[in-house]
Amino acid sequence: MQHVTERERMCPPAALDVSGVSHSYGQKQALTEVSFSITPGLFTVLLGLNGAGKTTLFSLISHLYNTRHGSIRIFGHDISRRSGEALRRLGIVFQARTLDLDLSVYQNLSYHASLHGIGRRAARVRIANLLAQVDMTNRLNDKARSLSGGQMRRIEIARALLHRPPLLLLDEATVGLDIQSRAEILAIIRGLVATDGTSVLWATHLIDEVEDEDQVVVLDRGKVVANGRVDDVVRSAGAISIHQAFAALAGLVPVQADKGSAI
Ligand SMILES: Nc1ncnc2c1ncn2[C@@H]1O[C@H](COP(=O)(O)OP(=O)(O)OP(=O)(O)O)[C@@H](O)[C@H]1O
Repeated sequence: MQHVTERERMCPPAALDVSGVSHSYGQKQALTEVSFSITPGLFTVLLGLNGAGKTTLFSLISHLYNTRHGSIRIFGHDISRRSGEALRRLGIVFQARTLDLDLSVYQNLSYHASLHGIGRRAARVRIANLLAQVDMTNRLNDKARSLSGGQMRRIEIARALLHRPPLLLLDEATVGLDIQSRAEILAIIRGLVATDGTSVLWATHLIDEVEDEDQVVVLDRGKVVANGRVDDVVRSAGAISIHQAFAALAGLVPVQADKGSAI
């Protein structure tokens, strides 16, 4: 059982705390002193254009890369010093597709469950529940290869939730999907926040995926240029909408809001 200190009871840790994180690839500085934190149980959008540093940040949070500069904590557990405790609380859906195409949906999920030490019977129940949650029950025995892009994403989301992580990260989860699949995936994830209290960090460059009540962290060329509730970010940028605020923060000419979609 997890020991909870008096201090933690009084002041629960952030779901994710990123503090002073920098990262470079040789001479290329990808992230510079990135700091922000995510309040448990909220939907937070990490908004940034291509190349802003979203995937690099996700690679550091998931401990794919070592954090050499700064610190990252997941529910108070430092990813470098207590990586097991930290990663147990993290589910992640990467931008690149990661299902084994030659395995069935069930095989993809049960293999991942065993990596997390979930027994076969418990895994079977959990897989059935999660497939119902992402509306994919009828594809249990189908090869991953036979699924559409949106259906593969649903399976990747189910897989990321198998070990019941309280924090879920998704990197450009709707890229390449049609408008209906995008909306459905977003609705599934927003539903997790509303019903299960899951904390979500949703990385995207698509401004129309942001809703008024969301928290937003705007990343531009490796730096956090805005962070807070949507209305606070809009106000502090001197803008009238999040479209306009993002365009100003990223140094772009805004697109017309009624044309929707990406900047
Ligand atoms: N392996 C690498 N080697 C060198 N530079 C890299 C590498 N990976 C990323 N970069 C650079 O680091 C910066 C941040 O890239 P990153 O992929 O993190 O951004 P992103 O916001 O995820 O963009 P996208 O949405 O296009 O994936 C970019 O300038 C990119 O060219």
